[in-house]
Parts: sequence; structure tokens; C-alpha cells
Amino acid sequence: MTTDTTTQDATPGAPASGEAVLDARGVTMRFGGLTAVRNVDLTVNSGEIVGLIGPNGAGKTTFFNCLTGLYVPTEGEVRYRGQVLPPKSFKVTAAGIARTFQNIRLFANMTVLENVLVGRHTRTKEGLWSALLRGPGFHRAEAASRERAMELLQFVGLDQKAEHLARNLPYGEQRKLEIARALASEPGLLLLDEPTAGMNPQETRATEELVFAIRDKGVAVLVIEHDMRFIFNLCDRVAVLVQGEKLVEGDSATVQGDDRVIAAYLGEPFENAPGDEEVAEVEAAEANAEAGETAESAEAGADATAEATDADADATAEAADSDAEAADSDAATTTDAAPGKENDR
Ligand SMILES: Nc1ncnc2c1ncn2[C@@H]1O[C@H](COP(=O)(O)OP(=O)(O)OP(=O)(O)O)[C@@H](O)[C@H]1O
Repeated sequence: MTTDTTTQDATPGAPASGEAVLDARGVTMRFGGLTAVRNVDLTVNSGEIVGLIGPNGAGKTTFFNCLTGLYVPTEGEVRYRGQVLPPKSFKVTAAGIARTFQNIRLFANMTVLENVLVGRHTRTKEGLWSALLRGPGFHRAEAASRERAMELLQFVGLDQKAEHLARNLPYGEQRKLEIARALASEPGLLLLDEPTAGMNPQETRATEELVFAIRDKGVAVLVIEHDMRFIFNLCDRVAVLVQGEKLVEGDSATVQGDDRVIAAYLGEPFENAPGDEEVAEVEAAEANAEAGETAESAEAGADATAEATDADADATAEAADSDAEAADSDAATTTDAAPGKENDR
């Protein structure tokens, strides 16, 4: 994966490298008396990574749903490469916009590869009869789809797990798989809804690199995220929604320094280069994890010695019982540790 993770190359405010891929004008979405999104304009140019931030309930996901045909905006218009988008999500995908969801939506009982193949259906031309008759055209198309799906799995680092069931992947890899599946429709614009939610710092850092790599492949990206370090390190431009309205739009420095954004959302400005901070945080987390492992094994050794001493003092039969119990208790800890960690997310 060729990645360019320097903040400089994704410099906020740098001239847009291309024409508008997405052009949303005056988008308003009302649910009865509630206006979730009000008169929002947003453009994403080719080669750009744009962030959409705002407090909970600000209307970010509703706005995404308006862009992807899940909702028909009450007012306004959304264009993709100059064409008004049809109000049907599969047609929006076919036009060139793909998305991931805030809550992972994979086919849990299908393999990793099958999940990506599902994502390719808008790009396969073979019709129903071809699929039923399984003629040479179908087999050629299927082989090409599998090849492309494997390329995408390699791109996100999941090719070795192609035959695993999606539900058996760790959380961070499920998010990667969602991205691979979205990319399978060969989009020109990828919408990511909280791609790092529940991730640890290492996984977040890897996702950041993946998004840069996607941009480098010519796919523009619009991303919703609450992790401000991630957003300000990644995005060329950031738009801030508050109570359905766009409060501010600009480069990272402009947004971070805007008093209204600080008051409504950020709290206090980020200082220093977020990239450096994040690297330091990841390194510290890795060092802590290593130190934790070493301490755990030292503790385990000490426990074993203490138990052995106790056992010597007791009757032989009792010592055997005590060892067996200790082994049971260790086994229970090991088994519980992984699911517990998963549940924490
Ligand atoms: N289908 C719906 N029907 C009625 N109200 C809705 C619907 N979808 C969203 N809303 C409301 O619209 C507002 C914006 O919600 P939305 O989920 O878009 O916010 P958000 O910025 O994505 O929040 P979060 O960061 O928590 O995901 C909220 O008040 C929400 O309750």
C-alpha cells in the first residue's frame, strides 16, 4: 500500500486538485417539525479528503443519508460530477458514491471475500439468465470479480483472511472490510461514517493511512468522525455542523481556532502538530502494552512460586487440588480476556 501520510501533502487549504466530485446545495431535511439539516452547501473536489464534524445530533448522518439516496432531502440538490443524483441508494452507488455506516453492516455469516463480492454487484454486467445458466460469460465475470475483490482485500490488508467468516474478524478488521466492500463498487467518492469509532490508537492510525492511500488512488473522501486528532491530521477541509446548520468550513487551523466552533463543540484548540502527537500516543500505547505483558508474565511466575511453596507446606493431595484450581483460574482469565476486550468497544 503506497501511503502518503504527511500532513503537508494533505495541507488544509491547499488548492483543490480537481473539479467538484460532490456538490450539495441548500440541502434541508425535515422530520415532521424537526429540521435535522438546514440549508447546507458542501463541495468535495477530486483528490480531497473533507471532514464533517459536529456534536451528537448535529445532523451529520442525516446529511450523509441525503447524499446517498437513503433520504430524499426536503429541499436542495445533490450533484455527483455535475449530474443530479437519483433518490435511490443503489442508483447513487452505481453513479459512483459508496459509503460505510456508523454501525458496521457486514454479512456476518458470509466470508470476507463474499462480503466484498456483494459490493461488486453494481459493477457486474452479467444478468439474471447468465447467472442462472452459468455460461462462459458468467464464469469470466465471476473470475474477474474475484480477482478485483482479492486486490481490494490485499489493499486493506485482509487478503490472508479471505475465507474467514466476517463475524470472526476483530472489530478493527471488520471496519476495514466495510471499506473494502465500499471500494468494490469502484466509487469516485467514498463517504465514511465514523470509521474509527471504538478503535484503539494503533487501529486509528492504520485507518488514517488507509484513507490517505484511498485518496492517493484517486477516490475523494468525505468523512464524519468525532476523533478530532484524526480529522485534523487527515482532512484538507473540515465543515462543522451544529444543530443542522453549517457553522464554519475551512482548513484545520481555521476550524480549530474558530471561537464559535470551540464554544459549540471543540472545547479548547488542539496544540502542536496532531500527527506528531498521534505518533507519540501510539508509541506510548505500544510500549505500555509490552510493559504490561512483561509485568503479567513476571507476576504469573511469582504466583506460581508462591503456590509451589504453599503446596509444599500442605498435604500432597491438597497441593494437587490447588494446582488444578490455579490452572482453571488461569484458563478462565485467558478465555475471558479477548471477548471482554471486544465488548469494551
Ligand atoms: N429518521 C429520523 N426521524 C426523525 N428524526 C430523526 C431521524 N434521523 C435523525 N433524526 C434526528 O435528526 C437529528 C440529527 O440526527 P443525526 O443522526 O443526523 O445526527 P448526527 O450528527 O449524525 O449525530 P451523531 O454524531 O450522534 O451520530 C437528531 O435530532 C435525530 O434525532
